[in-house]
Amino acid sequence: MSALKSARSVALSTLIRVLCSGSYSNISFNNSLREAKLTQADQNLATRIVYGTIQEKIYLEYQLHDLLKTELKEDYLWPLLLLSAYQILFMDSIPARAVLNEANKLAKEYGKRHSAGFKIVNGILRALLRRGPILPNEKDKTLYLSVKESTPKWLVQYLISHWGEDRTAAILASINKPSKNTVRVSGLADYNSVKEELSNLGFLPADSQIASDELVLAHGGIFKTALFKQGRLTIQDEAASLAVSAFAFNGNEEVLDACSAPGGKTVQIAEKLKQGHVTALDIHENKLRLVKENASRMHVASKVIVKPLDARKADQEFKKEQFNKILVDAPCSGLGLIRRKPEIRYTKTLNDLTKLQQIQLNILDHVSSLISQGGELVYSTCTISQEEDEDVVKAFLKRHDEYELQPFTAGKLKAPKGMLKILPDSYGSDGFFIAKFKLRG
Ligand SMILES: C[S@@+](CC[C@H](N)C(=O)[O-])C[C@H]1O[C@@H](n2cnc3c(N)ncnc32)[C@H](O)[C@@H]1O
Repeated sequence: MSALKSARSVALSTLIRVLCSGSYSNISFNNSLREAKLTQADQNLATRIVYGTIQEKIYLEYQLHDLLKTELKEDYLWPLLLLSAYQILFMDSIPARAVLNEANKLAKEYGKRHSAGFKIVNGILRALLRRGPILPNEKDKTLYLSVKESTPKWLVQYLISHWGEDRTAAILASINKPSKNTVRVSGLADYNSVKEELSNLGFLPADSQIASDELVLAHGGIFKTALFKQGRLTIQDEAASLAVSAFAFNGNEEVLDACSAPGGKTVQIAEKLKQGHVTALDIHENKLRLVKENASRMHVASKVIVKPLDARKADQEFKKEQFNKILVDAPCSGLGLIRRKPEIRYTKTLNDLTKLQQIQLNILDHVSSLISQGGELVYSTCTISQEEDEDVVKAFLKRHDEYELQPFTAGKLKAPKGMLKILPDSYGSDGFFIAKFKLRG
């Protein structure tokens, strides 16, 4: 089996599981990779094909749809056509001839004996090459953007209704660009010396536009370095890191991190504490292992107490006013993460936004009595939906008139009204939302 073929074979088996059985791409892909033992170059190729094909699924389906003249009877055929079309239309470095050859081999490998699959695939891909890519008429802006940026129509409509057509086009174009490689330098390490070491290693670090302790790297692979293993930096998105920066720490606080796993923000909080602790909750006990691992790699384990708990029961577990600071980094639709997790766009629905809103409000309700006088409550999400962001804030304030929004500065950004919304095209970070509350004096 040639190296190239096995990379594509891994990609195809992953896509069959994701597209035909609804498996998560990262879990399926990691399982396939483990079994295949590919070289680094082949892993990179398989990764690009899997995530690129998922990202561009709607666009690719539109390209192939008219060319289908017969019903596809075997499960592997549609994923194979999609991944081959992806290579033809998005990967200039691979000659079309090579894509066709590899598609033929895969059709023979995955098809039933005497299957005509390889002929069908060959015919459709050749027709695609002859015709070239197509787009719907721009007059129907929703359909046009849906296909061009491979995003479901409901989501395009949703974005247009909130931000208008031009901004929606910019947001969608931005989420289809590769995500940045960003790291947060530990608060216990020296920013400048970490930056210098990163330079020496060829990562070309640049200061983040928005976060004071984040660096943007020229490429990935940081987790293999001693800097990462020694816990002098961690992988974290620039916008996500701002939630913890919104607090004003004195270093002697008891902090509750109500939804903590995998612990990116727990660790960040713990780095700010000289004497206090951060109690890290998560409803999923198994995920707390990641919080512990992160805390120990980043040298803050002695400051972190993990506890499996549904945050909606936090007021049964802790005393009133027990915490000086509370972070609710809530479970959400993740619409701000689409650049890094391409399938989110296909799995979420409008309905999810309102369902999640109830959970988010419930969590806030049940932690709100745990804040001490003069304390701070930060609510954050990695989504950009109004239902999960501004509407939650509004509903929370309506139910809790003891609270008000508090202006804050987070990293290099200011939120004079107590809320900060970062759209994915503003700085090329994740889309993110932060609101800060304090008890009325
Ligand atoms: C956005 S993630 C948190 C990310 C984390 N703060 C970080 O920075 O690494 C939301 C987390 O909330 C957890 N979760 C969901 N519902 C919860 C609940 N009712 N109580 C506590 N945790 C919950 C999920 O398991 C998930 O790990």
